[in-house]
Amino acid sequence: MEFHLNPISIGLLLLAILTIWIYKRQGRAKLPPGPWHIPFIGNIWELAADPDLRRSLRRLHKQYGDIYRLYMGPKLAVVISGYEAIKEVFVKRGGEFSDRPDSLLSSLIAQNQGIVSTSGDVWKENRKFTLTTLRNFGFGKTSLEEKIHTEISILLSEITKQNEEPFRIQLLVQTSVSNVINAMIFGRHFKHDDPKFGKVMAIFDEHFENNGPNNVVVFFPFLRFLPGDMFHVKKTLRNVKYVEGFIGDLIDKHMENYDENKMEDFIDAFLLEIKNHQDQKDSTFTKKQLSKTVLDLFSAGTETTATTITWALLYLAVKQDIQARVFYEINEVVGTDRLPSLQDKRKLVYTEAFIMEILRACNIVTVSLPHTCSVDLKFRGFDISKGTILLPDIDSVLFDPKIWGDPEEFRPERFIGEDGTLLKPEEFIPFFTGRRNCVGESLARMELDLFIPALVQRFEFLPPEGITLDIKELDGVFGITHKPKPFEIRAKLRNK
Ligand code: HEM
Repeated sequence: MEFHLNPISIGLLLLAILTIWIYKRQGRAKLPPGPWHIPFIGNIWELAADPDLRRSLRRLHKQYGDIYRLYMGPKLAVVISGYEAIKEVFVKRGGEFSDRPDSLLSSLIAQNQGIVSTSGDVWKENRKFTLTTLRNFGFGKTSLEEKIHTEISILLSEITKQNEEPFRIQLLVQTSVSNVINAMIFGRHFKHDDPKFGKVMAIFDEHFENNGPNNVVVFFPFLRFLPGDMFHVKKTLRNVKYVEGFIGDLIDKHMENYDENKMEDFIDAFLLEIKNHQDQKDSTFTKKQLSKTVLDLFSAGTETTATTITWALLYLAVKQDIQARVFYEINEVVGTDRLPSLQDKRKLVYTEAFIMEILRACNIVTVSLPHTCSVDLKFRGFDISKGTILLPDIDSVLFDPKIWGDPEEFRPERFIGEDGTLLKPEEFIPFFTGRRNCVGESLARMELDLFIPALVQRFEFLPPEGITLDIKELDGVFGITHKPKPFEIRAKLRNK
């Protein structure tokens, strides 16, 4: 048989050599256990085949234990499950496991800028600056309460306009929640009917839905060159361009009106930092970094908390007994003449327990954002080579029967101790843990503690007449966040 050296045979030969090299390399390394995989295809079907990501994770965890490997296309990923393993890797050895892996979307969208997708000094410097600056503008402080109350009042009147008819509450909540972080970054509020802002909100929705850990294009970047846009990459890039244009206009306006003696928001503070570092050749404080950081805060600060509140309203509409108990407590502690405040939080034990149970049961970040290590490491006797993708399985902690007893049950009481006070189990990690934990946790908690009681105080949430809302049926959009499918509810004014 003649063997011609054409591009196809050269390609096949290289593929064979690479396969043998990979297997030999793996033969020497002690990898965690995991399912059988096809070279270059990997175990892609293990996470992508089932629309319910949790089911796949639970099956694999049961079969392979707390640490197992999966090949995401040609890339090796190690899933870390269970509280003890997560604590060991991301808290005790957080210094070694806090980088972000390279991925198609992070290189196309973030371009090694911002907070969410960066590693090393760029990430450290930017995260520290962001946390300090946002704290100065009210993060986690009661001074922010007033701004949140303003947004809540607008949301309450927008809901009242629905005249107790069935409506989709998601967009209204998203706009109001977004306006809280907008006040801190842009120093301004956007109207509910602002078309440009509405488009940004729709883009966030689409982006968070399309780009979760089970989007196969992340592992097979060449797929984006296929005709059409099956994997939404072109759409994602168009969307990012639109949002960056929106942010860019706002940054330009800040630059036009810049006054060093009047630091009013995050953009002003970042512009000052750019000025202070202008003589430093390799400074990470650049206009591009500002734009990407704002994109991270604006998108993460909108979508996550809005999704959590949307889940809460769905559960309240379905579980009327729980809603009645939450309302009873709010009525007892706050009454109806003023909005619930952070001062009330201590006394609103059942309401707080309800919010914690929403964060646990709805677990909007099923698998935390991927981490990696920048050098070869060993963990529990396994070799974790530089660049391996580490996937923290938050679901395995928030649904661990050894911790919660009956994790499948929606039961706010699990967070209330025998003495009637709120319990704060260390395994409660919806915002993750360690050095890379959520930057916005204190803001998100303030928003949940103020928005949810205010909504229940004013309205009784009900399913549309003649319709049964089924949580199991509505559960199941797994992207970057875990969302309910679109649904309608009615909001009935309590005191007319
Ligand atoms: C209920 C609401 C929220 C939940 C459940 C949540 C959850 C999370 C989780 C699980 C991570 C990944 C941590 C990791 O990489 O290991 C994260 C990261 C992050 N979150 Fe949140 N988040 C919420 C709200 C917010 C808000 C309001 C902001 C806005 C400031 C925000 C900004 C960020 C940022 C910037 C990161 C990246 C941190 C880093 O890479 O260093 N999040 N969040």
